[in-house]
Amino acid sequence: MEIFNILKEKIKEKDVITPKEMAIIDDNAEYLGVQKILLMENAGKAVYDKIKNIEAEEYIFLCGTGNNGGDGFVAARHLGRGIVILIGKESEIKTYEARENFKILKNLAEFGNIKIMEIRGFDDIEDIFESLKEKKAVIVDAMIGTGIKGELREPYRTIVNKIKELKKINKNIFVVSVDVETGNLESDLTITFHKRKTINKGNVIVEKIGIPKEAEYIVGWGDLKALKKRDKNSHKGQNGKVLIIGGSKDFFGAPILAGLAALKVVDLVGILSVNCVIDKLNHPEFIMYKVEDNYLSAQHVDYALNIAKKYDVVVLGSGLSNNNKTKSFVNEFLSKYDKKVIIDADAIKVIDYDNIEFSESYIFTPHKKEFEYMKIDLNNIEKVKSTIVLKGKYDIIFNSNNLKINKTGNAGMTVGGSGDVLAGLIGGLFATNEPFISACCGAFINGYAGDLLLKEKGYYYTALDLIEKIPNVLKLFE
Ligand SMILES: NC(=O)C1=CN([C@@H]2O[C@H](COP(=O)(O)OP(=O)(O)OC[C@H]3O[C@@H](n4cnc5c(N)ncnc54)[C@H](O)[C@@H]3O)[C@@H](O)[C@H]2O)[C@@H](O)CC1
Ligand SMILES: [K+]
Repeated sequence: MEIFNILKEKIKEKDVITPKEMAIIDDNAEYLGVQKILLMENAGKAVYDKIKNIEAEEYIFLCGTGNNGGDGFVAARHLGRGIVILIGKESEIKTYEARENFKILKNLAEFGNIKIMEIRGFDDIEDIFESLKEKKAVIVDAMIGTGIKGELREPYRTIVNKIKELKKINKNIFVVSVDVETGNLESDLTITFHKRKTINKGNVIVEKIGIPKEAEYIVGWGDLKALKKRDKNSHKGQNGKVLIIGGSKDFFGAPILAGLAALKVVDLVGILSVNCVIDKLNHPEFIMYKVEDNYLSAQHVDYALNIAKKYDVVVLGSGLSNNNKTKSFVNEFLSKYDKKVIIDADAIKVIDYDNIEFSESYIFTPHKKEFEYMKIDLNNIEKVKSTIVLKGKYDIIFNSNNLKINKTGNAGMTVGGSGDVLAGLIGGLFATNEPFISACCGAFINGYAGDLLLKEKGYYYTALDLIEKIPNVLKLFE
């Protein structure tokens, strides 16, 4: 924790975050035990606290089927009056929290102060908009929040345009957006939660809703959910290609473990290694590339570069050995290769750190001892664009702009090969994702696999067991 605390001082906290970052924080607050329904209550109450002071003849809550809509339901309940318009059907409400809050509204609606409508399109509310032309009204935009994906679809697009038209005709319409403005709606006020979002514009206030600061730092299932999803129509190779470069006369199992781990998340894995490794390999899943030597060395760099260009990511280091030959291989390879690389194990030890640039395309996976080789000056962290996974009881994942801590894993993970599994797994994720999230998720999944095994087998599990558990973890948080 000491390094984590130092880094916390050095790495600037973000004041404004992307919707995607916020969605991760929300989910990780839940991972820490803060229930979403509680956050929704606080969010809806924060909206109510602002609208209750706006005098109006009518309050309209336009609610989507996600949690943004849920915030709208809560705000309407606190206000105790108004028309709640669900864009869609009750059965289409996506989450438990929003559904529960909708049910409460239905119970209240029987008393007559709150009116509920489920609509298909703008036609269903045309007469309401007609009547609003003459009224002093508040429109609460709880249509879409941080869950927005792509261009705004119908009927949202039409509804947003109609609100804009209405505002032009009637200056007594006050639009309050919940969390973010839906589409290109120009709201009079946006009440955003926890932190300002990059897509917020206009008059924005930030309200705290009980998300602890720690949710910004912990790696949790929020990170996993934010990984790129496999496209169901994708072709072979589109879900990533990883090349493992490692192995030597001394260690032949390491690159295989890395390769097997990567194979759980990508389409293709190649292994480039020396003859004593490749000749022993009996894995039909791998594409193999052999050099006739005991160790990789500078003379193999051109061959490696030629192969690496067919892949998305190189995982460099597993079982490589630490000697002058591998040193020349690693340094020359890195000086000539500018795509994504996971740098692990012996590769970390042999790098000439006086001549390396910590570029964004590298992810280093050192344990404490290997980290010392890297000679990183924590006071000069802004130069470190590479992502570093400092493995330990708690893994610390950081680069110049980001910092997180992962707490999954247990003492059983000291078993030989678990580091190779992690490097391969991160390599696999990195093929189709950004470096920081790949590193965070790799550490989380690997540790979580270990935690599942601890329950099943105690500490008596192996690196191969870890690999077999990777799909279970991924499936759990799909
Ligand atoms: N996740 C949490 O822990 C919390 C979330 N909160 C609220 O929940 C929001 C995020 O909720 P969700 O993740 O459920 O997502 P949203 O409610 O923001 O949006 C998801 C809905 O919008 C639809 N949608 C997405 N993109 C669309 C497009 N381009 N055109 C048309 N429809 C589109 C989806 O089909 C889905 O029904 C936040 O902005 C915030 O308001 C709050 O309740 C506080 C707690
Ligand atoms: K909104």
